[in-house]
Amino acid sequence: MSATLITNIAELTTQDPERRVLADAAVVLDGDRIAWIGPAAAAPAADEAYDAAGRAALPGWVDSHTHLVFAGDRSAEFEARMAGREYAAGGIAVTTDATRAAGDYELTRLLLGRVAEAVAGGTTYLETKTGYGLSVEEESRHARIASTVADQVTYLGAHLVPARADADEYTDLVCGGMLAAVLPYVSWADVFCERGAFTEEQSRRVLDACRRAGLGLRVHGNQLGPGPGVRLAVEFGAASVDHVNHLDDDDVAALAGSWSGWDPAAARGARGTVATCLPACDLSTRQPLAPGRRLVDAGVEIALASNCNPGTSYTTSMNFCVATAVLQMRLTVDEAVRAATFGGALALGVQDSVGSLEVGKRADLQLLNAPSATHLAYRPGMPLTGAVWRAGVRHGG
Ligand SMILES: N=CN[C@@H](CCC(=O)O)C(=O)O
Ligand SMILES: [Zn+2]
Repeated sequence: MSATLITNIAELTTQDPERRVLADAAVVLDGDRIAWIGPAAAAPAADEAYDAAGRAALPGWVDSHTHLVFAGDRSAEFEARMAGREYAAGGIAVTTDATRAAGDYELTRLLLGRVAEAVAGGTTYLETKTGYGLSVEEESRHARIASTVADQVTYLGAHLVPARADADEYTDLVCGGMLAAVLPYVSWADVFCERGAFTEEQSRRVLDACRRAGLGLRVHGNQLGPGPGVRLAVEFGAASVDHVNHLDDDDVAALAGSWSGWDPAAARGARGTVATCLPACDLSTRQPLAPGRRLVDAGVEIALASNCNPGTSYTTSMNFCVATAVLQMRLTVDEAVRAATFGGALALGVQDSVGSLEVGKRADLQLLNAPSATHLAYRPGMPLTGAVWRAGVRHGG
C-alpha cells in the first residue's frame, strides 16, 4: 500500500498520553497505519500528498455504544414524548416486531447505510449491539449481520423480556441457548439493568453466564432512575457502564475506585469501568444529562457515544454529542474530544490500536472544515467533518 502525506494542518489534536496539540503539522499514513506525525516543515516525502488547507485534524470518533441493527420507525413515540409522555423500556418491543419482519438483505442494507452516515460524520471505529431480536434465531441472525459490518459486536439479548414470556425463564434462555447461538459473532455482552427491563438478580445471572462464556461485559445502568447498574458493573469488572444519568456519591466513588490502578498521564495500567455518557439520548428522553463534569473531576475515565437507536437517540452524530457535552455537560473541548475518541477506545478495550493519533496506531482521523477543534462546540450543528480516513481509506473531501 502507498504512503500519504497529509500536510498543512493548522491544528492537530493527538489525544496521545501527553495530550499534544501541534500547530502547522503533518501526518504520514502508510497503508492502514500512522507512520509519522510532526511539524509540516519536517515532514518526510510520501507517494502522494493531501493538502489540508489550514484545517484542523483529530482522531476519528470511536462510537462505543450503538444499536444499529433495526428496522422500523418510532417517530410517533418520540412525538408523544415531546408532548410529555415518559420514556419506557417497553417501546423496544415495537422495534423488535419491525426488525424480525425484515429480511437479511434489508437489515444489512439499513445497517450499511447507518454506518456510512456515521463514517461521513467522522466515526472511524464503531461498536453495535443486538437486542431487537429477543429470540435465539433472531438474536443470532442480528449478531451475524452486525459482525459483517461493525468493528465490534455486543450481545444484548437481555434488552427486554418479550411479551408473554416469563422473565426468569427468558433470563435462563439469555444465559443458555441464546448465548451459545450468538457466541461466534460477539465479543461483548450487555444487560439493561433498569425498571421495566432486568432486575439486579437477573442482571447478575446474565453477567455471570456471559463472563464464564469468555465475553467482556458492559451494562446499561442508572438511565431512568437510581439503581444497582453502576455498582454491578464495577463489581463484575465491566469495561463500561452506559447512560449513568442518576448517580449517587457511592456510584461515583465506585467508578473512581475502579480506576485506582490506572495512570492517566501515561494512559497505562489496569483499566477500570468507563462511564459512557450518551448526551443525545439524554436530550431525546428528557433525562438529566449524565454528570460528565463530576465524573471527570472524580478521576473516572468517561466515553461519549451516540447510542444511535430508533427509540431514544436516532442520530449517529458524534459531533452533536461532543458539542452537547461542552455546552451542557461542562466538559472542555479537549475533554469532550478525548471522551469521544480515547474514552470510547478504552470502553472497547482497543486503546492500544485506536482512539488517538500516534505512530503505529490505525490510520483513523478526520479533518474539520474549521481551523480548530473548538469549532465543534463554537459552531454546533454545522457539518464540520470534511475528509475522514478509516484504516487509511479516505471518505469525503
Ligand atoms: N436503554 C436501553 N436501550 C436503548 C433504547 C432502546 C429503545 O428504546 O429502542 C438505549 O440505550 O437507550
Ligand atoms: Zn443503548
